[in-house]
Amino acid sequence: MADTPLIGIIMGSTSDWETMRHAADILTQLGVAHETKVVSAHRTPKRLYDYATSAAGRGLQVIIAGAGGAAHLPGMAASMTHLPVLGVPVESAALKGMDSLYSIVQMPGGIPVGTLAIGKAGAINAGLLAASILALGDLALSERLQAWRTAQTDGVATDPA
Ligand SMILES: Nc1c(C(=O)O)ncn1[C@@H]1O[C@H](COP(=O)(O)O)[C@@H](O)[C@H]1O
Repeated sequence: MADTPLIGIIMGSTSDWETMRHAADILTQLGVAHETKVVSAHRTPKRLYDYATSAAGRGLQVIIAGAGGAAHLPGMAASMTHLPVLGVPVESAALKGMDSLYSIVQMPGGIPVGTLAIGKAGAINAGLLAASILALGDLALSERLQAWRTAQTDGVATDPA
């Protein structure tokens, strides 16, 4: 996307992309400039430090962070930026994402991470929530978001089959 990114989507591994692409898809649908990066608190700590400490200065307004297993990425990102951080627990093979969820949601008071549902639904909702945060100060985006929600409502069938 050519515009300066307003939302950063980071994830612990390329293996998380299958989940996190749904956040990116939503933002693309809503016309919100965003970037996607692989950043790991465990495997690339300096990359995370550089990313989180430079995020606000680069113009990002919200960070979406997805990780699985011992998912320290969202919390560590939140510890190094005042931007809102939305955490997506990626579904792990061993524990079905319960490990990811507990790792992300139980932050100590003072460093919030807005934690979404495990997996695809969480990624979709992270994208929508990030857009709605931006829409507080962007009327055109607010109207696109409301249109998206109306279209979703209109697309719900009345009959099950
Ligand atoms: N939870 C984290 C962090 C982190 O929190 O920094 N870095 C990688 N990971 C996670 O490890 C899982 C397996 O990664 P691989 O598939 O690369 O082995 C991924 O879900 C990733 O988010």
